Amino acid sequence: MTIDTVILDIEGTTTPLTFVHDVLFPFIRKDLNNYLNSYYETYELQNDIKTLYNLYLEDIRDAAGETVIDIPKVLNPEDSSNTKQDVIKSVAANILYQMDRDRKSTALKQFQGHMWKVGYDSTILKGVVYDDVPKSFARWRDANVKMYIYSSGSIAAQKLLFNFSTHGSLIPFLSGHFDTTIGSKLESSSYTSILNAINKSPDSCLFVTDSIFEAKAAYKAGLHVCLSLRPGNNPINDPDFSLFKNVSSFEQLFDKFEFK
Ligand SMILES: CSCCC(=O)C(=O)COP(=O)(O)O
Ligand SMILES: [Mg+2]
Repeated sequence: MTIDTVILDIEGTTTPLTFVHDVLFPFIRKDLNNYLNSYYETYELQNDIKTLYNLYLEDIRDAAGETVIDIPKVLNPEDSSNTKQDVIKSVAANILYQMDRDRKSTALKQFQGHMWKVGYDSTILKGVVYDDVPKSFARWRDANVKMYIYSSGSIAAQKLLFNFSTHGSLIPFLSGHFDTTIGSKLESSSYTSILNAINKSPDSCLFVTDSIFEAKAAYKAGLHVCLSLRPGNNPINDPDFSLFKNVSSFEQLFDKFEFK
C-alpha cells in the first residue's frame, strides 16, 4: 500500500543531536535558577513544579525496597512550610538529575518546553532542522501526504522548534503533534493510539526515527518504519538493524518508499 502519512521523530531525525545537546539542553542548565526565580509565581511554573513533585512521588514509590534512592527530593510547593528558595533548590537539583540521565519524562519535557519559550521569544534560540527537511515537507505537501511529529519533546517545545526554525515557520506543513502524553515512544500501543487519533491504518503510515527501540515498537504496531542515520547520530548496534530500511537524508525516503 502507498504511504499517505509520515510521522517524524525530531532529535536525530529532523534535527541534529548537537542542536539538542549543545544548544537546547545547555540553555536550560545555564539559566535554570534565574528562570525558576523569575517565573516562580506564574501558574505555568507552579503547575510544572507540581508535576515534577508528583513524578518524584512516583519515583520513590517505584524505587521502594531498593537500597539506594538517590533521586533528589522535590519539595511540595503547596506545603507552606517550604520556602520559595527551598522549593527552587529542590526542583533545580531534580531537573539536573533527570537531564544528566537524558530522561524523557513527561514532567521534565513539559518544563523544558516552557523554559525554551523564553529563548525562542527572545530570538536567542532558533530551531535547527536539516536542509532536506523543508524541501521534503514541500514535496509531501504537494503529493497530499500528511505530516505529523511524534517526539519525546513536549508538543509546546515541538511547535516552538518548527515555528522558529532556521528555515522559517514549518508549522503550516504539519497536520499535528504527539508527545509522551499519548504514551512512551517505546510502547507499540502509543503508535496504535496515534493511528486511532488520526484515523489511519498502519500500512498507510511511515514512521522515521533514529532509535531502533522506537522503530521496533512502531513496526510491532504495523507501521512502515525507516531508521534515520544522520551524521553524528549514535551508532546502532542491534541484531534487528537489518529489519529496517535506513536513510541519512529525507530525500532518500522518496527512493525507498512509495508515497501517494
Ligand atoms: C523539541 S524536542 C527537543 C528535544 C528533546 O527534548 C527530546 O527529547 C527529543 O526526543 P526525540 O523523541 O525527538 O528523539
Ligand atoms: Mg530521536
